[in-house]
Formats: sequence, structure tokens, C-alpha cells
Amino acid sequence: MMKLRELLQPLRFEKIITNDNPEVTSLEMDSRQVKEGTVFFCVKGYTVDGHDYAKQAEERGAVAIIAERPLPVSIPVIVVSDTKRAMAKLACHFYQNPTEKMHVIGVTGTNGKTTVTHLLEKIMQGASKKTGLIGTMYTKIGEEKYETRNTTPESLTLQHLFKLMVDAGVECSMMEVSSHALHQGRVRGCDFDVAVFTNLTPDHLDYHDSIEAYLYAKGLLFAQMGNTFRDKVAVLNVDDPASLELSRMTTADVVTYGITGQADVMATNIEMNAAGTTFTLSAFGEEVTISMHLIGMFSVYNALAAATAALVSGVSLEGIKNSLELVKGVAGRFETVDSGQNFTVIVDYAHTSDSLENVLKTITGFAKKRIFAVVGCGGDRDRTKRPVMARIATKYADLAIFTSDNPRSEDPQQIIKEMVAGVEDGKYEVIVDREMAIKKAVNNAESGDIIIIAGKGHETYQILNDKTIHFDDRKVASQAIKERLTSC
Ligand SMILES: CC(=O)N[C@H]1[C@@H](OP(=O)(O)OP(=O)(O)OC[C@H]2O[C@@H](n3ccc(=O)[nH]c3=O)[C@H](O)[C@@H]2O)O[C@H](CO)[C@@H](O)[C@@H]1O[C@H](C)C(=O)N[C@@H](C)C(=O)N[C@H](CCC(=O)O)C(=O)O
Ligand SMILES: Nc1ncnc2c1ncn2[C@@H]1O[C@H](COP(=O)(O)OP(=O)(O)OP(=O)(O)O)[C@@H](O)[C@H]1O
Ligand SMILES: N[C@H](CCC[C@H](N)C(=O)O)C(=O)O
Ligand SMILES: [Mg+2]
Repeated sequence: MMKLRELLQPLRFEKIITNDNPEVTSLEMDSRQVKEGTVFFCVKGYTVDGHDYAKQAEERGAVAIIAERPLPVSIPVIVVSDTKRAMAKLACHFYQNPTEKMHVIGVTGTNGKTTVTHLLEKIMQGASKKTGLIGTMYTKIGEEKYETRNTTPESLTLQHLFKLMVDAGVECSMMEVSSHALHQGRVRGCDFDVAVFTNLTPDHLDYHDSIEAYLYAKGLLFAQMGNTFRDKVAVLNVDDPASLELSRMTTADVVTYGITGQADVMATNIEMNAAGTTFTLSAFGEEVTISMHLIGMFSVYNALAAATAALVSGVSLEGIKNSLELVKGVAGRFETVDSGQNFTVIVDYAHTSDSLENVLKTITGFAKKRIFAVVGCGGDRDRTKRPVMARIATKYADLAIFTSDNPRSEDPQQIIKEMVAGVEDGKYEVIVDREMAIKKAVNNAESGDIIIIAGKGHETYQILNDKTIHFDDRKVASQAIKERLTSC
């Protein structure tokens, strides 16, 4: 709680005309969440204009409104030039700059953010730190989970979550920082101690105008670490050419990791099989051998990214090894479904061309028989990845089954048509209904075959035009396997 005038103090260059000084109980940008004592921020969105909800906010008990123009309400309206900028600033002030009170690690990049933050969570917990985590699947404070709508929430939610973490005694917080969030300024005011870059490959080109614009958005995380030498560290993937550009955008110390290029933290002697991966991790003149359950070259990169961030955060190599070796996996990422069948079923969150190619290459490395790939592409998302993902699926799989993955407002048949346009060679079938597509793969698999069901991972829903239905690839696959086994 805070008085209005105190809340507005950080707005140094805005003209504030009000003599009122009510008690402020909360900050909201959604009129439907407004309560008695709320300060409501009017944000011009991609769908509607929050200024149109000022009256509703007043009726629900708002005590003041922050907006970009005067509004016909009887509570004070503070007119600012950019509501979102003011919102991030006031959120930090209202919640007492929580990120300055913890060690905060931000992770950005096209693929691997959820995995790296989860690996880091385990490593920091192994080092006896109380942890917080914000990302695609949930926000976690200690072991308690909170649902969030976006991978990286809007500043008001974000600062509130960080405040809850501080109150709960969290010492180290890991968060995924999406390019959308960076571009929209959702993380303004966050005091990142370490920023990690995983990789940059094409995605979200519906939102960002070009791959350069996409990279620029990612770069904001590193630029945002400030321009003074303050013990900040940028952890960059030396094997990804985008890292060079990112290093130019930051004044933080740069610590690199990699496999092929020369880096500060390296993985060598990599040996992989279907059960796990062993490699030598060397860093600053020391080395350890790590045997982890995660598989695939991309998992070695994720382990390196997490290990490097942990090292620069003060965790020992031995501690990192011990924690990484305990990790069984991350939900929905290369997660196997075992319901007593004699073939392998893997559910994975690959929803970009690069991630799909990575998982399929990994599977090809240990497949002894056929590979079935059940793949779809999201509606209202980057259309350029559709033909590429279909081409990759047919290149590596013996049979690709194209199906639906959250068609949202689009016609699922049309999405699949755009996928099919990319097929150059190889066998594919189209089964629009995802359940039927999974059943087809399960019913056709024989002993030793591998089915990869890609795109939805941990998701427990399918977003259709007019409704969202419950849908869990792991449950659907397990059910299909059981039905097949009982019918034999
Ligand atoms: C394109 C995009 O980023 N949209 C985000 C944006 O929504 P929007 O601009 O459409 O909001 P809007 O519906 O127009 O509403 C504008 C304002 O009016 C307010 N409003 C609206 C209705 C009402 O009755 N009363 C009211 O006050 C809203 O609360 C809001 O303040 O602001 C919302 C609130 O912060 C976000 O939840 C929403 O994310 C949507 C759900 C989304 O799908 N975003 C994706 C693209 C995204 O951000 N993804 C990244 C991850 C990507 C990745 O890692 O691969 C992420 O960080 O989640
Ligand atoms: N380092 C990596 N390089 C390439 N592909 C990866 C990497 N790590 C994971 N993947 C693939 O990407 C998928 C998504 O991984 P993860 O959820 O960790 O990424 P993310 O960056 O959090 O994705 P999102 O943008 O949806 O939040 C995995 O299921 C796997 O197929
Ligand atoms: N963070 C990603 C997740 C995509 C997951 C996939 N299942 C889809 O719906 O396209 C996005 O919102 O673009
Ligand atoms: Mg994620």
C-alpha cells in the first residue's frame, strides 16, 4: 500500500495535476481486475484500447487512472506520454524494486529457455539456494506453482511476482525472457545479474519484421544490463553467430560457452546413447565428467548454458555436476510415454524448424527401425515455419503425419496445406484431428519403432477457433497404447 502521490514520484518529467492523495491498494492494467483502491493503467493493445475501459475501472473502485490522454471520469487522470513505460516504472516503485534484492538470471533465445531455467533451478537448489522461476509452464516460488498467461508476464504481474519471491525469501530467480516481452518493455526495470543467450533461429517472424529485428529484440536484454561495470555477466553461446552482435550490445562481462568454437566453458568428449549423454565440462582450468539423463546435442548446449550461468553465480563445478546428473528431464521436453508397449513414444515441444530438426536428428542417431513424426503448426503464428517444418519432418521420418497444433482463429486444413507445400520428398499423411493422428501412429508402430509427437509438449489444451478443449499428447498417446494392447 502507498499513497497516490508517493506512487507517482518516479514520473519526474510528467505533468501531474491532482490534489488528491488516496491510498493505493493495487495496480492493474485490466479493468476486470480493478478493486477498491486500484490505480488503473490504460494500455493501447493489439486487440483493444485500454482507454475504453477507464469508466469501467472507475465504477469498480479505481482511485486514479494513468492514461495517454484526458478521459471523461471523475477520478484523477494522470496523463503520461507512454503508459507502458510509466507502468513498468511505477510497478518497480510500488513493489520496492524486488529484483534488486535477489540474484536474477534472465534467459533468452529461440529454443531452450524453459529447459535452461529448469536446469538452473535444480543447480541453484542443489547449492542450497531458495529459488524462484518464471516461464512458459508456470511461475514457481520454492515448490509452489502459479499459473501465468505469458512466458514473460507484463511488468505489473512480473514485479508483483518478484515481490512475492522476495517476501518468501527467494535468493535466486530464473526467468525466461521472450522477444515479445523485450520488444514490449515488459521487463523494463528488472535488475538482471546474469543474462543468458541460447540460440537464434527463425521464429515469430509474424511479430518481428525480420530476423534482424528479432535479434535486436533479444539484444535488449543484454543492453538493459546497464552501461556501467557492475558485476553483470552476459553468458553467450560462442557457436551461434548472433552472440557476436549481442556482445556488442552489452557492457557486462562476457563469458562464453560452446562445443565447436573456443569458449570459456566447453563440452568435449561427448558420448550419447538413447539413455543419456556423457561429456567433459571444462571451465577456467578445471574439468569434470558429467553423465546426464538428457539426450541430444541441443541438451548439451542447454546444460552448458545453465552450467555457465551457475558458475558465474558462484556455484562450484562439482555442485553443477551433481545437480545436472540428478535431472530426469523437463516435462514435455523429450518426455517418453511408457504404457507397456514395445516401441518408443516421445512427446516434445519442438514447434520451430530448428528444434524439430534437432530432435529428429537426435532420434535418427539411435533409431534402429522406423520413425513416425506427428507434427502440426500453430495458428496465428509465424507462417513461414510451416513448409520448413513439414520438409524437415518428411526428411527424417519414415512417415510424417501432419495434424493440428492450436489452430486458433485459422482453418486447420489451410495450415496443413501450407505445411504440405514445403514437402520435397518422403511419405506423409494428413489427419486433421490430433487424437486420430496420434492413434494412427500408435496403431501402426511395430516393435523397435519410434514415434515423436511434436509441438505441444507440456500443453494440456488444444486451442480451436471457438473453444479451448482439454488435450494432452501424453495422455492421448498412453490411452491409444492401452487400447491397442487390450485389443490384441
Ligand atoms: C501480441 C501480444 O503480445 N499480446 C499481449 C498483449 O495483448 P493485447 O495487446 O492483445 O491486449 P488487448 O486485449 O488489446 O488489451 C489491451 C488492454 O486493455 C485491457 N482490457 C481489455 C479488456 C477489458 O475488458 N478490459 C481491459 O482493461 C487489457 O488488460 C490490456 O491492458 O498484452 C497482454 C497482457 O500483457 C498479453 O497477455 C498478450 O499476449 C498474448 C496472449 C500472446 O499470445 N502473446 C504472445 C505472442 C507472446 O507474448 N508470447 C511470448 C512467448 C513467445 C515464445 O517464447 O515463443 C510470451 O512472453 O508469452
Ligand atoms: N538448445 C536448443 N537448441 C535447439 N532446440 C532446442 C534446444 N533446447 C530445446 N530445444 C527444442 O525446443 C523445444 C522447446 O524447448 P524449450 O521449451 O526449452 O524452449 P523455449 O525457448 O522455452 O520455447 P518457448 O519459446 O516456446 O518458450 C524442445 O522441446 C526441443 O525440441
Ligand atoms: N511460445 C510459443 C509456443 C508455441 C506452441 C505451439 N504448440 C503453438 O501453439 O504454436 C508461441 O506462443 O508461439
Ligand atoms: Mg519456454
